[in-house]
Amino acid sequence: MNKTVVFGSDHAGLWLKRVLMDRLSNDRQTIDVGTEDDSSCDYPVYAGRLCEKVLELQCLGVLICGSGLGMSMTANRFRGIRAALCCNEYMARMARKHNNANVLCMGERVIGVDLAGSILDVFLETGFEGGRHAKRLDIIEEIA
Ligand SMILES: O=C(CO)[C@H](O)[C@H](O)[C@H](O)COP(=O)(O)O
Repeated sequence: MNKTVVFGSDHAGLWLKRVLMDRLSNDRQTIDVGTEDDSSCDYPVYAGRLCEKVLELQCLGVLICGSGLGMSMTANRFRGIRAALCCNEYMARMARKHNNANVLCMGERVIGVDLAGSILDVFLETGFEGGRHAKRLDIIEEIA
């Protein structure tokens, strides 16, 4: 998989997105699909841009809004995107190991910056286990 990480946020996730992108900048190539400033904006616009980029590059993405909910709802409308809203490291590990998630969603108004960093690290370091989990993902694809 491409090692680039794509980031997107609305105004409510802008600060955390910037912190996490800075933190990752030595290790990975990053791409920011917006938003660029803290004026009020609509999260589906940025979720859509990010999903298109993740599908084009076949890489992982990170979406941040206030709660993470709107981003995950939007991202999961895109065929080929498996977006996971994670509030702790266990959820991030399982999202990759069992669900092969390719987009991590977090809420800046929900979790602290240190926890968000740890969640991101786990998400990027964990691989998909395959096996029985692959069959289950195929069933999801048939539904969507
Ligand atoms: O999509 C969301 C909620 O499900 C996000 O948390 C948004 O960032 C949030 O709704 C934005 O709220 P605001 O009052 O417009 O800042």
